[in-house]
Formats: sequence, C-alpha cells, structure tokens
Amino acid sequence: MSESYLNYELKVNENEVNSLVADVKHSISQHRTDANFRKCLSLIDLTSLNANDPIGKGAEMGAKVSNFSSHFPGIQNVAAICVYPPLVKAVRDNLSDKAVKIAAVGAGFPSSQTFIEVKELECKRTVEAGADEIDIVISLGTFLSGDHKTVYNEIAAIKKNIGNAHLKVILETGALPTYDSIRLASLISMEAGCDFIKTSTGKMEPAATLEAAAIMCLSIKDYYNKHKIKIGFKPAGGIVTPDDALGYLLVVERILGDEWTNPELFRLGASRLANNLLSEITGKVVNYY
Ligand SMILES: O=C[C@H](O)COP(=O)(O)O
Repeated sequence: MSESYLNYELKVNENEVNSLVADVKHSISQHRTDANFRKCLSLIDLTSLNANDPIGKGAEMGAKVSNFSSHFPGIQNVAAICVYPPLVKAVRDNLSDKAVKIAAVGAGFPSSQTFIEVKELECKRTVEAGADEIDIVISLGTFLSGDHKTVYNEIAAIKKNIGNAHLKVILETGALPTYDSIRLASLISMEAGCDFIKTSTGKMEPAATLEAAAIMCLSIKDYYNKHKIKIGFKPAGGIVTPDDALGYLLVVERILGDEWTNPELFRLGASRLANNLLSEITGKVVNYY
C-alpha cells in the first residue's frame, strides 16, 4: 500500500472551517439568483434509492430526463440519474439524452458490510449493465477500527475492477467522529484512486453538512496541489431546498474556485431538490421529477 497520504498535514484547522461555513451561511441570501439556481439544477445527480423502487422506476426516470427539454426548453438538464444496480438497465434503455450520466450505488451500499469479492462483482456487473459511475461507501467499521490499509486496498481494487467508469467514494461523514477523521478518509479515498469523494448515503443522520463539505474540499485542494489531479466533490443526503444547494455551491466556489463548479467535478446528490429548483426557476410550483 502507498502510504503517501500520510505526507499531508492531517490536522484540520477547525477555526478556518467554522469561519468559512459561518460566512457561507451568512451570504446564501445574496446568491439567490436565477443563474445559480440553474447551475445547481445542472449539477444534480437525480436520485432514487428506495428499497421498494421497482425496475419501472428506472424506466420512468430515464424517460423523464429524456423528455425534460420539451417540458423545460432553455433549462439545462440534471447531470446524472442515480439508482440501485437492478434499475440501471431500465434507465439505460430509456435514456436518450446521452449527456446525462447513469450512476449507481454499489459495494453493499449503504452499509458496505459485505465481502470485497461481493463488492467487486456487484460493481463490475453494474457497469456491464450500463452504469457510467459507481458510488460506494468506505468500510466504515474498518476505518474506525484504524485499519486504513484495508479501506485503501478495497477502494483501489474496486476502481481497478470497473474499467473506465468513474468511482465516487462516500465517506458517510455523519459516522466520522472528528474533522480530522473526515480529512483522513478523504485523503485515503483520493490516494486510492477515486474520481469523486461524496459526503453521505442519505440513509444516516447527520447527512451532508457544510462543515464536512469544507473539510473535503480543502482536502481535494491539497490533493490537487500535490498531484495536479482534480478530484470531484459530491455532497448528498438531506439537500432539499434551493438554499441548501447554494450553500454547497458557495463552499466549492470559495475553496476550489469556479473551475470546479461543473458536472465533471461537482454534483449535488439529491432525491428531493430538482422540483424545488425548477419551481424557483420557472416561478410556479413544479412536480416534474
Ligand atoms: O446519494 C444520494 C442520497 O441518497 C440522496 O439523499 P436524499 O434522499 O436525502 O436526497
């Protein structure tokens, strides 16, 4: 295992994080613009991760995303659809907008409590079914017990196993007890070769927070300064209102800059946000997604 992630400052400057978050919260109201709401919509991973989602839900999501531009001309569509693995094929079969990616959760989502062989097989099969991106959760119990090597090795093995598909690694920051542990999990995930780091599964409280976002973005910045490789950021879980979305947009803009605020490098994982943004943009109540 490469131990190169240890060559970073591992201690988080808590005052820096807390004051940045306080400042962002204070300034959200000044950024409630049509352009920002449209940008947030275009960054969404439109998500449905219910245990009772039928295959037909995947078909419905694919069709709705494909028909979006005829209902909302001039508005940029969401970035991706995110579902459980069995729905991927139905999304693929019904998605005609090729600019929209298909993401699926994998590797024993949301607990990650299964064997590495099972995780690898699930991710591989999901890519074969048509997924462009796989969202996995770190082995939380393993991480918290201090076995960072196994966490790193699992991420590296899964990345190797999914070919050209992008790998998003969920830290489940609500289960991580300190700012420093969020930073360490971020650095391990990036050093292991992931393409994005993601805050939360949406299945645990607390889900995404602006503090976790700031710590993760500062870690992405440090990783970039070291390797000149841009890793993406995806807050997810509990992002519901346009103001919630703006908070994350502002954190990314302030720490990583405008060059990160595009779908290649920034996503908002959300099951309930899209209609609220569409309502702001159109000025009427929208119940499309
Ligand atoms: O990965 C995305 C999350 O599961 C979405 O969480 P949410 O349902 O709270 O928006």
